[in-house]
Amino acid sequence: MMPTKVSIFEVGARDGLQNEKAVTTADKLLLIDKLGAAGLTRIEAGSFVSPKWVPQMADSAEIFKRLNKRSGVVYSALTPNLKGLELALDAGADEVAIFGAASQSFSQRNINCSIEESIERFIPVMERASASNVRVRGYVSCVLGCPYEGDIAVSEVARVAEILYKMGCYEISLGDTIGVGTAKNARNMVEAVANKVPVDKLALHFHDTYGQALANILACLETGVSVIDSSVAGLGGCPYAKGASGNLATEDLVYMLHGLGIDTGIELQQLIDAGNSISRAIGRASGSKVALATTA
Ligand SMILES: CC(C)(COP(=O)([O-])OP(=O)([O-])OC[C@H]1O[C@@H](n2cnc3c(N)ncnc32)[C@H](O)[C@@H]1OP(=O)([O-])[O-])[C@@H](O)C(=O)NCCC(=O)NCCSC(=O)C[C@@](C)(O)CC(=O)[O-]
Repeated sequence: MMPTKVSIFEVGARDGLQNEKAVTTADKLLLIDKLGAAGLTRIEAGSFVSPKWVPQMADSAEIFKRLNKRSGVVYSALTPNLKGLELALDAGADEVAIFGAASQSFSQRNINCSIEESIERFIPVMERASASNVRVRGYVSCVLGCPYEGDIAVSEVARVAEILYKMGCYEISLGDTIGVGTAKNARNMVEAVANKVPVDKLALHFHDTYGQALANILACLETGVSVIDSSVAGLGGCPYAKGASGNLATEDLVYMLHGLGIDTGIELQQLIDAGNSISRAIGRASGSKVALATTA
């Protein structure tokens, strides 16, 4: 049954901007503020990863220290290891996320270790976050395909998702990192994972590289999932997945959900303004069809 309410987890300022060169800290802060003003209550604002690996996120501490914290909004950060977690806590992140993968090759290229080694690294992150009363989200990348290995077994996706959930992640976000999934296999994958992790603890994180993300989300909403990650203006991609385009644009997601009578708490026009403003700042057309249509 379709949910009546969907919680949108906005990843544009992190997943989106990690792939954009030369975005100023001021532009990032303005974007994050506009997203909060548009009604987003879950905003991923940066990541505490090696600046040698992802220089675009090197100003994350400054972002967290300077952002205009709105009441009722949770500002979160990616933290691949204990060092990242400590930096995130120090900068005042409300919530953090560990990120693993269902593909060994992607894990190696993205975080420089195997899936098993990543789980070992996550244990002290979970312990330290729990001691600080900070919630941890878990990502699984490559749930519908890997840029290096091709097809990924759904059993492997379910296995990694279950490990992260049992470690204490409050929610598991299932990433179609390269956007290759189609509606039927996306739904099958979510159903397989839901046998191991309660469906109300799952989120969808679908990149739109092949233009399938909205269709895939619609198919998966029928399984009962009610948390969706998206990126304003369709910003982004993953630096370790060549050719991956951005996540589904939040504007397009909100338009579809409102059309279905599903509540998001988001004011669409303000969201479009936020997306158009960052698109202007990075000198590109918005990746949202809804923004392009309404701004034409
Ligand atoms: C994970 C590491 C750090 C391992 O990298 P490593 O080289 O194996 O780590 P290390 O522990 O050997 O440390 C090497 C150097 O990095 C530093 N370092 C170590 N950790 C940190 C840290 N947390 N923050 C800042 N600096 C750090 C550390 O201090 C040291 O500095 P040096 O002594 O050489 O000057 C590295 O591989 C990395 O940063 N990878 C980047 C991963 C990334 O950000 N990928 C993009 C995000 S994931 C994604 O987009 C997918 C997702 C989530 O959206 C879902 C989907 O769509 O699928």
